Amino acid sequence: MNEITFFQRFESDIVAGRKTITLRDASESHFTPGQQLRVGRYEDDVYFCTIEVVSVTPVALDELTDEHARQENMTLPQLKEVIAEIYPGLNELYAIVFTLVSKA
Ligand SMILES: CC(=O)Nc1cc[nH]c(=O)n1
Repeated sequence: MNEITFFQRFESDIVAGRKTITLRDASESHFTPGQQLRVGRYEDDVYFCTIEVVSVTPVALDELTDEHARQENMTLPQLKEVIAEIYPGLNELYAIVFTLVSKA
């Protein structure tokens, strides 16, 4: 069973190591550093890799920086647009930094 999902459009960046962070709402803030997570695609829940959580840090939408965007393999305006689409109206986010452990 997968423990976290990502939209399919992010899969190639994650398995290539270009995306090393995910911004989530409070419902996914319970992960802990060192925890290894099976990762599936949101659309079909097909497993595609395992990641290890490095850190989970609260961050407000208006505190996001170019460094967060770099870790998402996006520009800061792109990142803010993506987050506003996924979590409309939400300001309180959690930055989950991760490393790639293995691919499917
Ligand atoms: C499925 C899902 O919520 N995926 C997300 C959400 C925020 N960031 C991200 O990389 N992926």
